[in-house]
Amino acid sequence: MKTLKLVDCLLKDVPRRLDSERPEGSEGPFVAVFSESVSSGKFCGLASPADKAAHPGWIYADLVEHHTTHVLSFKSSVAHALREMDQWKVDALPVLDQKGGFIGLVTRNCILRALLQQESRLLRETHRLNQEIVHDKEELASWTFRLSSLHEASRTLLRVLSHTSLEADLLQHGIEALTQLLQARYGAIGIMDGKGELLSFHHTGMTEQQVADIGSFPEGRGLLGVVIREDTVLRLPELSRDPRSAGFPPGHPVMHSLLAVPISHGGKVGRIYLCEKWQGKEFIEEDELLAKSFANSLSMVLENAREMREMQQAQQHLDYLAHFDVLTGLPNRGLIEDRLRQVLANSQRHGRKMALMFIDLDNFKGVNDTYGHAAGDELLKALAGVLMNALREGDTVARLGGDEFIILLPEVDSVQDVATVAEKIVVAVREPIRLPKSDHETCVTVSVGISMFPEDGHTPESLMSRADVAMYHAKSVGKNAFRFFTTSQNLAVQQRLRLEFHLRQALARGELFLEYQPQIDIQSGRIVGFEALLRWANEELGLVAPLEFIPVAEETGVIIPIGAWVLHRACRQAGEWRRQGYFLKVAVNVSAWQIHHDGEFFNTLKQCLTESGIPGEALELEITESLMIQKTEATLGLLEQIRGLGIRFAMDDFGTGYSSLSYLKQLPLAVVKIDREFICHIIHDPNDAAIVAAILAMTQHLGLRVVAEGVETQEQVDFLREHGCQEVQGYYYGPPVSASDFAASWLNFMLSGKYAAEM
Ligand SMILES: Nc1nc2c(ncn2[C@@H]2O[C@H](COP(=O)(O)O[C@H]3[C@@H](O)[C@H](n4cnc5c(=O)[nH]c(N)nc54)O[C@@H]3COP(=O)(O)O)[C@@H](O)[C@H]2O)c(=O)[nH]1
Repeated sequence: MKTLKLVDCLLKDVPRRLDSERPEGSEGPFVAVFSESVSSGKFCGLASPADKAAHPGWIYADLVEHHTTHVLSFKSSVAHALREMDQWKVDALPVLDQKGGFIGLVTRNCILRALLQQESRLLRETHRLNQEIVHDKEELASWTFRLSSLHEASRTLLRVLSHTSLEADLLQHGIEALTQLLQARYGAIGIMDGKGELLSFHHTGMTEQQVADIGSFPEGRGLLGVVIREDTVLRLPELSRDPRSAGFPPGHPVMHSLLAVPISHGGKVGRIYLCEKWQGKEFIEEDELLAKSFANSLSMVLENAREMREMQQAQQHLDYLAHFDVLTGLPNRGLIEDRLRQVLANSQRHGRKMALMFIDLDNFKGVNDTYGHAAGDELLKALAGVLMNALREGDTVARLGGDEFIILLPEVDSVQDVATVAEKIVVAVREPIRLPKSDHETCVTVSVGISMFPEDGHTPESLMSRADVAMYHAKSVGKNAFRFFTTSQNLAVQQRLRLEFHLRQALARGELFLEYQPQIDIQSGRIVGFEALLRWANEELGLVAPLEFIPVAEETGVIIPIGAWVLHRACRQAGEWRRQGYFLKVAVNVSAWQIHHDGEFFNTLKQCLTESGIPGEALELEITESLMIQKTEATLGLLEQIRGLGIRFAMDDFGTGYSSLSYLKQLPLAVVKIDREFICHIIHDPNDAAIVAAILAMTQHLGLRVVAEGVETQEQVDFLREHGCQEVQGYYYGPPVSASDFAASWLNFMLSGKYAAEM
């Protein structure tokens, strides 16, 4: 407010008179006196009421002349004027301009009034300013709060960004934060592609039902559809008055105020829209600014997320290219070498075998030349699939380049296992391969070279190069084959293949036969039964030991027909001898494979009993612990069913393997056969003697019968008899022999009553 000036305090309407005039009776308090003219004449002085009262007959010239008239300059301050009045002891003073012209009169009262007026103006102004300050303070507090909320919301977005690069999460968090920040009831973000197709729609405050009612975008209903489609800022105080608001579906949330701002997002367009500000308020310009600022933050965050995603994808793609073959999608040389190193380290640590196969297509060039490179590529892809299908989980197939592949078998038990896989691959590749894109069908073969750890090398390099050498060997013997690096391995595999080949025909060719070995009750010295043992005599291979051919029969599945044949044959023999009056039980070895995989096993047994006429009690099936590896409810159920026929089970080779006592409880066993490995040492090895004595004591308590196998000496017989063993089998009494020899040796004894025991 400006300072009070003298001119602001002038007394209005001071009468002006010529010096030649005479005052009239009741004329006003002070009179300004001029010579010549009252408007433009010279100011002569001020005539006061006291002057006029003291000299009633005087004219104005006399009145102003008889005392000094003090004057004030128009520049004087109010304070100066008051001081002058005090000094001259007057209540009024004229005010003159710089040329001495009369401007007006100033009195103490005038000054006082002017001062009072100014004070009251000042008070009013101060009050107004106070109110403004309070309002501004409130505004400031509100904006500080909203800015910190904006800041917090942006920070939340960044936090979300650090945990997820998922655009959907970011958009959802974004719209929730902004809706809260701008105190709106409903909020939504729609993102569209360049063609105006809505890519995503995130909302808050609305139910899914409401969203469904709104309908699909961008055609969507009402103003929301408009907002989503148009790239404009829209701020409406009363939505219902806007012509564009028509078309909201029934059930749409009530909306009055609306604020919509565009949001740019990686070349796509999007809209943020907020409706229904709290407490029926409208969105103000500052809300719009906040929304735009927030939209910018959100755009940046989304942009960041997109860049991060693209970088990750690029990185993943680079990683993929570094480790995988683009054509087939198989691991490449780098990755397989890495994996080979790991597998080798593992195999070394755990003392396990592993195998590496080097595979080369035999006639790839021909395919390329005949059908073109596109067909060649198709073939390589198809081949990758064939190889993968031939392998187990845990094995790795990789493409080295061209038509070369590598297969890594990290855990193998034997050369034979590896040969089986190699054979499977050679056979699988030989099948015609269809190339749909090139519309061809082609037949190819592969040559496979195999190196094994530890036999052929301890480093990835040595194993690779030896598998490579072996592969050339496979090529040199006519391709379409596999070869091991080591000759002995190749020989072993060839022998095995030869054995397998002949074994498959052994039954049909009548090369199989049984031998029988007696089982003796050593307490009474009488023969109680016999074990039927399978024999195979082949023209080319000679007499093949069961331990050699039975595992092959099991691996190839041939054990099922062979096992059935043994059962029929042994039971028939027992039946024949029974009919001749020799009531002996017959023990037959049964492979776990038969029990697990021969769906006809139970029926075969029933048939054998019926055909031979022997009771189930006369048949004993010798099983081994290996049966328990695949123990299932079904297996145990089958054993119980078999036991229901009267047939008994004997646990063969007891003492080897795990000899888990729990097996004795779980299986429906009647007999335990102590393995000959223990029996042969019982006289000289106190440990074996103790083990056998313990087995005998334990089985007696469990109510199981015991047969000691491989008894060869009188001392062994004595030891076993002393320790309560009931039955023995072994060369001491007699080796396995043909049926006729058995009859000649044993059945005659029975007739003489020496060894006979009736069942
Ligand atoms: N699944 C089938 N397995 C069968 C069948 N036939 C035999 N086998 C299994 O082959 C294993 C070896 O049998 P084999 O070579 O016949 O040996 C048996 C006897 O000859 C031998 N034996 C007997 N007495 C003595 C002896 O005093 N000393 C000694 N060194 N060997 C002796 O022991 C074998 C008896 O076998 P088992 O009682 O079954 O353990 C053999 O383990 C059979 O499992 C078949 O048809 N199916």
